[in-house]
Amino acid sequence: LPHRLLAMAINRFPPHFTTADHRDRCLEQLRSKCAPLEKYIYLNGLKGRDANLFYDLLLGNMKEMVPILYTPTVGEACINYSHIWRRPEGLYVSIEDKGRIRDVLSTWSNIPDSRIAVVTDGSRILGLGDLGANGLPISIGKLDLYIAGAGIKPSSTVPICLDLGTNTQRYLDDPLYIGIRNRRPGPEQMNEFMDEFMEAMKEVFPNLLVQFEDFSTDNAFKYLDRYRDKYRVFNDDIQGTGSVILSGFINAANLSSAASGKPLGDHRILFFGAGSAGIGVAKQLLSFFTMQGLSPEEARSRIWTVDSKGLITADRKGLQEHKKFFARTDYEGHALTHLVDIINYVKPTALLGLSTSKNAFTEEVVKAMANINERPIIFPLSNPVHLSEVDYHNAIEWTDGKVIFASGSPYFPVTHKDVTYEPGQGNNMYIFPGLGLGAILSKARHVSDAMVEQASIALASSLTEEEKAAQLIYPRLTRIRDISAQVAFAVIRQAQREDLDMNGYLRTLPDDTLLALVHDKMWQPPAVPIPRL
Ligand SMILES: NC(=O)C1=CN([C@@H]2O[C@H](COP(=O)(O)OP(=O)(O)OC[C@H]3O[C@@H](n4cnc5c(N)ncnc54)[C@H](O)[C@@H]3O)[C@@H](O)[C@H]2O)C=CC1
Ligand SMILES: CC(=O)C(=O)O
Ligand SMILES: [Mg+2]
Repeated sequence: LPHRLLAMAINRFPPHFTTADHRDRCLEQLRSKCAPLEKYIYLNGLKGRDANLFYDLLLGNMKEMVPILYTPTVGEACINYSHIWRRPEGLYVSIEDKGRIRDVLSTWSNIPDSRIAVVTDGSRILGLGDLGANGLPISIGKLDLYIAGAGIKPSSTVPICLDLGTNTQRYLDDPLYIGIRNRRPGPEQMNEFMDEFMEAMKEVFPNLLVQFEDFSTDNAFKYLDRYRDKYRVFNDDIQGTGSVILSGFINAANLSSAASGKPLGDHRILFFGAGSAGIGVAKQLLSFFTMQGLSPEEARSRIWTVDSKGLITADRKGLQEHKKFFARTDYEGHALTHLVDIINYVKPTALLGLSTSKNAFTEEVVKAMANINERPIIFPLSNPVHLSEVDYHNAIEWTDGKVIFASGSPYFPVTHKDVTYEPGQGNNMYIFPGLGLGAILSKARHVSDAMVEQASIALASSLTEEEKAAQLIYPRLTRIRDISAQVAFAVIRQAQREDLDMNGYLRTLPDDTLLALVHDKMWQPPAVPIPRL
């Protein structure tokens, strides 16, 4: 029974109670709270009391509620989770469960219904570092977007936090910390744990798609490689982010080239930050250049990467494995460490930040980009918003409104010299709900690179005429279900082309019928009648 009806058995509803009034009442209560974290706690409580009403409100108020349930506020919720914790939600699997992980997973309440798990080990939550067992809200937030954005049934979602310990001393010292009080294990012990976990997941949840989220960079690459051909799994930070930024970049490059008259194949991209997200996006952007007819080697030559030590060159000693692919072999001279010097050397058309380095795109940096480009592409993609490489109003002011902008976390529109500019949000939330839905409906055995790429192209093509006229590079969030349906459709067709699908029925459907079916499959919060005794 819904909570509301259970409560009825003891306490009667007031004489004048309507669902419509109650929706307004909940919005009023939400809006009466000033601090974003208080709003998060309120919404979390509402979800516990009446999940259908919670999702109904979310669907009707995406622009207002997504920044609370997801970035930036979910970051604050994670940091403080041990202190704001109210009730069990999601599934913790701890290193102490090693040897009996199957039994732990079997305690989940909705096994036959389960379709999508978001799994984090809490080791790199957004740009906030190792939050240990406090990382669970990121899995919950991502799954709320699956539910609202792609119409996955709430009972089909499984939020998981792997508690392997934490290296963050303040949590180990915190008496209220909800995780185990160990430092993280070495690679061998973690591999054994992950192998047992993934095998147990397949046994207990045979129909599940696993989304890896916010693993620290080395482990993000390692476990994607280790499991992608064995299980139905993808990594959101590497593949989801790559896909969403390819999409935004396609639209941004078209706007920029229209202003400069330069061919699309002439773009040059500078990545500031070379972790799982930076390198994941850089690899995905190779296909932007190959789509323009460049060879894979020419495509690679259009991308430069920078980390905390400066421009990444192949001659640097002790270079981490994931940085080698884009390390430059054509730079000779002293190490370039200053971003403005790097910009003046590379002459990029686009500067993408995935560095967690707040305000790294200073006025000097932004103006250097504006000096060499009619319309510079600047994407500060680090989350949450307080780690953004540049704030929107500064990017607009310093480029006199010329910038083509997308950020990882949301910004409000900005008015400059009487013109109002709308920012884009380059966040994987535009991709993973539709990618997951497509993989689930097609019963894809694996999530292939081509499925990820098709998701990206579908998103890039989803702009309406009105959105194009407003020079947006991502569609408006209020259309997320429509967009997720288009993304899912493209993913299903690609799974079929690669013979990865196990749902042969979808192959028989013409395009418009398949798209309609995807829409039909989306869950809607049911209206629960108010009992009158
Ligand atoms: N917009 C989106 O959809 C997504 C955004 N992100 C964000 O990307 C950021 C990075 O994530 P990861 O790659 O996983 O982290 P990471 O910690 O593995 O990588 C950070 C990179 O930035 C570099 N860096 C750090 N400080 C720097 C500085 N001062 N100057 C130059 N480089 C510096 C580091 O050397 C490293 O290469 C996070 O804030 C995360 O929230 C991640 C996934 C999706
Ligand atoms: C958006 C996201 O996945 C991140 O910042 O890690
Ligand atoms: Mg992430």
